[in-house]
Amino acid sequence: MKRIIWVISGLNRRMMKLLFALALIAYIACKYSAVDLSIQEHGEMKIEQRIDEVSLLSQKYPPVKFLSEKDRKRILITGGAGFVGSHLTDKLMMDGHEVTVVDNFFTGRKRNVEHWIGHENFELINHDVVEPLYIEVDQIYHLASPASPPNYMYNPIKTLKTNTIGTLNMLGLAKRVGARLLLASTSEVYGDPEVHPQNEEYWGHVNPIGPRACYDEGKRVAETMCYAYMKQEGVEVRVARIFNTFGSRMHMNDGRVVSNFILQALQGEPLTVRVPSRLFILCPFPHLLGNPEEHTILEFARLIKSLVVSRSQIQFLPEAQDDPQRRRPDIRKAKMMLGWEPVVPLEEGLNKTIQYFSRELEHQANNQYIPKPKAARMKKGRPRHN
Ligand SMILES: O=c1ccn([C@@H]2O[C@H](COP(=O)(O)OP(=O)(O)O[C@H]3OC[C@@H](O)[C@H](O)[C@H]3O)[C@@H](O)[C@H]2O)c(=O)[nH]1
Repeated sequence: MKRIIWVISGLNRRMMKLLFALALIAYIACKYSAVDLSIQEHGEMKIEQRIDEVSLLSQKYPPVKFLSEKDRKRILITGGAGFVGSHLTDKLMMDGHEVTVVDNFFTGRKRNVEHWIGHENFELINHDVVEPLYIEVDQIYHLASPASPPNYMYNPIKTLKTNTIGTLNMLGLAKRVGARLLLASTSEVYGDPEVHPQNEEYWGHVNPIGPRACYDEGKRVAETMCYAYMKQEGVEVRVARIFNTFGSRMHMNDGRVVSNFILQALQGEPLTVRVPSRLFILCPFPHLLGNPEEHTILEFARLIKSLVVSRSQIQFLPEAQDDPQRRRPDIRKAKMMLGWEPVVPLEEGLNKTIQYFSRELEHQANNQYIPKPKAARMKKGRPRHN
């Protein structure tokens, strides 16, 4: 009997152990399936949340016109995240086109086009035009290149490559897909002009080995390439020579005269005046584009100082090498053939730019964003021309 009791209690002990083990397994299984479930639920919630966010965001896009399939163009803007390029992006997006922005973000910034990110007509590609690009488009606006003297002189070889190889790549693309290409050229193709004002027929006066040559000659070759592709390959091209430009989305450290003066005036630093004359325009487009109103740099410094109501002093600096003495576009042809002329009065343009820079400084003070141009990669203390 004792033996039987022992066997039963032995069995019971084993059974107990077995039951305990099963209970433990069941508990763990339950727990994990609960965890799985909560991960799944959480995931679903996240997706829903994201859809909500996206639909919320989509209400925030600037209004876009509806274009029929026939009228809607697929447009590539190289340098589309830059100061001029991002305004062009806005215009073409709002007109209802499909816009692909290509930028290597050397001087361009994502934040200039961030209000379009996620829109079905918009695409942003981090790409350097020095490398070939294979996409299907109807039109190309080729703006990619650093444009301010300190930026393009920072890495002259890279500036040359961008304007020569980059332009060749874009013309090759235009030829392959049958797209029309507009080149954003510059008043700098005139160098230090001997003709004043400058018109489309003037060939310029450029020092081919001076510090500005990488940009001036780079753009001159780019123009030559455009017309060679037009004559030899039948590519439809347009060239716009843009004069000194300013406006919102210009980089605070751009280094051009207007951004320098506004920043200096806002920060109470001396306004650094270097040469006697020059003129300006706010956000332009085709042909010889600039404001035919001419002002000396000193007049400009005084005007900005008064608009900012700044106590900054004016400081005279020695002239920079090969700095063009005078520039003024003769816009008669642009007006006649394109109906184009500047529409934003100088003071209004300056006031808008001052407001933009004031906001940028506030952002900087709040540490929300520290604006600095992204430097090219350095190799032994020197910029690399990758
Ligand atoms: O702090 C400064 C900066 C510039 N300047 C002077 O202001 C004049 C304008 O110089 P910017 O640096 O603004 O630029 P530039 O006019 O030489 O070239 C610009 O205009 C034509 C565009 O197509 C080019 O992309 C752009 O480089 C120059 O004479 C320059 O010496 C100053 O007096 N003080």
